[in-house]
Amino acid sequence: MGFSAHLYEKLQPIWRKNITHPFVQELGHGTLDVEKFRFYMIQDYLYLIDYAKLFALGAIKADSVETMGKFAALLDSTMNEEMALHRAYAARFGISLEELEQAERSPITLAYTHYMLHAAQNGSLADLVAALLPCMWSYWEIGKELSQIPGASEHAYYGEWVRMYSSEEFGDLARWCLDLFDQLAEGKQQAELDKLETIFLNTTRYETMFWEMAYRKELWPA
Ligand SMILES: Cc1ncc(CO)c(N)n1
Repeated sequence: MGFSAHLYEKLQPIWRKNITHPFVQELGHGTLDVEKFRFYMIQDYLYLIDYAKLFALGAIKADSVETMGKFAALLDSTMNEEMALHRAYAARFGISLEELEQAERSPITLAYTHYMLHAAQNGSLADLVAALLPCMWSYWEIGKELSQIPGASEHAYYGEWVRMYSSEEFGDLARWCLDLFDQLAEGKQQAELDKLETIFLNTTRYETMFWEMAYRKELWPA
C-alpha cells in the first residue's frame, strides 16, 4: 500500500468531514444558499492565488525536468482554468476582477494558505506535496461523488463547479500528485513520515474549516 492510501484509511473519519459537510452536500443537491456560494467563491479565489504559488515552489524544488514541467502545468491550469471558473462566477455575481483581487482574506483563508506556504518554503519537496495533496485529492473526490447525484452536473448554477472538479483533466492532475507523493515517501525514515502525516492531517482539517467558514460567511470579528 502506498503512503497516500495508508493516510487515507487512517484519517477516514477526519477526511469524510469534507464530503459530508453541509456546504458540499447542499451544493451537490442544488439547495445551497447563493450568498454562501458567493462568499466561498471570493475567498476561494484569494486562496487559489496563494495555492498556485505552491506549484511554482514545486518547480523550484523539483528534482527532475519532468517533475518541473508538471508543476509548471499545474500552475498554468490553476491560474488559467480553475481560476477562470471563479472569474466567470464573479462576472455572474457582478463582481469585477479588481473587487475580487482586492477582497479581504478571512482568518481561515489566511491561516490555511500561510500554513501551506510555510510548509512548502521551509520543508522538502515531500512536505510541499503533503500540504497540497488534500486540496487536490478531496476536491477530486467531492467532484466525483457530487457528479453521481442526479442533476448535479447539469444544475444551472452549481453544475459548472461540479463538472470542473469531476473532470478527467482535474483527475489526471490529482492522480499525478498522488503518485509523486507515494514515490517521495518511499524509503523515508519514520520521523519524516510522521512529519508528512502531520502536514497532510492539518491541511485535511483546514479543508473542513474552509467549508465551515464559507457556510457561516465568517470574516474577522471586527
Ligand atoms: C480550499 C480549496 N481547496 C482545494 C481546492 C482545489 O484546487 C480549492 N479550489 N479550494
